[in-house]
Amino acid sequence: MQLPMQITAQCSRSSLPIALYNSKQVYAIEQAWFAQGYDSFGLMQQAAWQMAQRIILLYQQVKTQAKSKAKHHNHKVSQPSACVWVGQGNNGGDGWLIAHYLQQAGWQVQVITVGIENDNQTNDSQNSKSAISDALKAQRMALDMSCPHQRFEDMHQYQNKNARLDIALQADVYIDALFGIGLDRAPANSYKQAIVSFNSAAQQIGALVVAVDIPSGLVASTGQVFEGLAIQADITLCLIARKFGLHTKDGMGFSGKVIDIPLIPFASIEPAAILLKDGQHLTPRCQNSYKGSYGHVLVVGGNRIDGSQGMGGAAILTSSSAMATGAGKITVACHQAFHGALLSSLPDAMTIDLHEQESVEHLIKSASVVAIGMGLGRDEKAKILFTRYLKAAIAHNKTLIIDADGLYHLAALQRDKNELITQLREYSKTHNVCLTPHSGEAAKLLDKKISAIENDRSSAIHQCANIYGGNWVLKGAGSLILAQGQLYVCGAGNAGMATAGMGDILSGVVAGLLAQQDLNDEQNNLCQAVVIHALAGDMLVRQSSYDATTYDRISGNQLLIGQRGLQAQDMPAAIRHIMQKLTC
Ligand SMILES: NC(=O)C1=CN([C@@H]2O[C@H](COP(=O)(O)OP(=O)(O)OC[C@H]3O[C@@H](n4cnc5c(N)ncnc54)[C@H](OP(=O)(O)O)[C@@H]3O)[C@@H](O)[C@H]2O)[C@H](O)CC1
Ligand SMILES: [K+]
Repeated sequence: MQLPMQITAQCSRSSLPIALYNSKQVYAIEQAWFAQGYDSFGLMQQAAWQMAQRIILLYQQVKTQAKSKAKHHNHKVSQPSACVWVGQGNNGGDGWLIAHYLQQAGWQVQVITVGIENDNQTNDSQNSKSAISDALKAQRMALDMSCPHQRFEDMHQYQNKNARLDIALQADVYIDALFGIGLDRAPANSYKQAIVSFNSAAQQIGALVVAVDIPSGLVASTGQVFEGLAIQADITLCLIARKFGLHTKDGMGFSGKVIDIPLIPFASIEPAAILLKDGQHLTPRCQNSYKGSYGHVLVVGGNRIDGSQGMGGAAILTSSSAMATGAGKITVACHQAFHGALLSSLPDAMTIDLHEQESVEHLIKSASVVAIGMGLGRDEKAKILFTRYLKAAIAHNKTLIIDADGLYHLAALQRDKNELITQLREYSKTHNVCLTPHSGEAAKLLDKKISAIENDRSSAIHQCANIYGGNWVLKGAGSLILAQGQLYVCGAGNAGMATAGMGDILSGVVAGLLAQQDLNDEQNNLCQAVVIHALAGDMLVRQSSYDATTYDRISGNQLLIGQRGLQAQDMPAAIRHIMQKLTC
């Protein structure tokens, strides 16, 4: 459903970082609260009451917008209606109470239960389980007020998966209270079918979909969705603390707009991660400065393996974005075959033959930042170059960015138990080393399957840092950044950026930013680089508060760029724009 502006505005980007928590931490926050003598059912009532009030308000906003769009107003005041789907846990308990409070507020409600026995059996079998006793209390409270309900398992739709929607499921608002933070595996049995039916029914009737705490099917601690199956929410009312899983991997695709319902104060629990949504302000340049004031980036990549077309584009993209970020000087050590192409697309760059090993080593000595690996190649010759240049960068105390084929060689060195990995790990304790894999590269670095990385990205990035040292970006939806031991999630970026060359652009932004020593530590770090890159991508598809008009490079005509067809080569102009906006 298209949400009205009032709703999107109240959820819009705030520049303050937001702390993110996993399920274990949220349970610990709850337990600490109960240990102070507060009642758990009391908390559930607070949660449900606040959510019911919020749902009433949100529905009014949606309705007001729909009315203002309609040509002929229908002045008939109808009772709003909600269809609340509840599971057997405490998330379901929240759902029962929301239904109860909405009913008390004059709404027409209907509860669909999933995985819950009929009333008598529920009482008998669930009385003994203390973990769900709040849910049972909530259910009783709603049933005592004759809240209409039916079992999903008894519905015609469940028995005949292809049957059309039962008209009884018509409602203005669909509320998802099937699973909360307790989901840790693929939804089983009737839950699976219930999620499918919920989504198709809500979409068919155009209901506003509100998820309680987290869309059911999404794992709060990882952002994982099993078999692509989760509630597709318009709005998620996030209880107590913001969940990590709402912002990485599948989280953003299923959660819609996230609204916090904080409920209880807490301070002493370290968050799992920090959500970054905006860049840090950049200090304007000093008038009396020259190119040497802003660093010298050496890009080592863009090789041509015998018999292939080569990978010159990677080095060109990295150097273009390093330049757009504001590095004072760029030299590209790439295969000679690409020097012409590089100079015609980036005349500001200097070039050197990648295979002139002594000359490249000499340049490493004078550069301020070395970015290595983009299109470097994976053959034996490339491995020799990588090892030699990495050693030189370490010997000359350089800030290092390692990406793409460089990561491939690191993985191979680790497999061979090469001493260079230990050296790198030690070096990264005192120098800035940034490594920027996507899931496939992380899988190689950890010698695991890609699915194992994807199922728990937070643990994968920590493992990478443990083995290789350094600061890391695990690229993907909601990119993770691990810098100085703190985990961050990038809250900007979009699916249009899932195209070839975007990683090369990111490496260039990191290199270009870290080279600028006039900026302070808050301004030129890995997090800032990832956010600038993401904001530039958002700006191009008009998804950010940094929107700008984009023009065709050749004709100068105004362009409307969307996610589909966004290219890495569009990024440098947008990066320049973001750099300028952050400096204002
Ligand atoms: N007073 C409070 O404690 C408050 C709780 N709040 C809400 O509670 C949920 C967390 O509740 P919890 O009961 O811990 O978890 P869930 O409701 O998410 O669901 C757990 C039940 O679901 C079963 N389960 C888990 N995964 C599956 C699956 N894939 N298929 C089928 N069934 C599954 C699980 O069964 P087990 O077999 O694992 O025991 C549980 O029965 C939180 O999200 C809030 O909404 C509020 O914060 C207010 C205060
Ligand atoms: K839910």
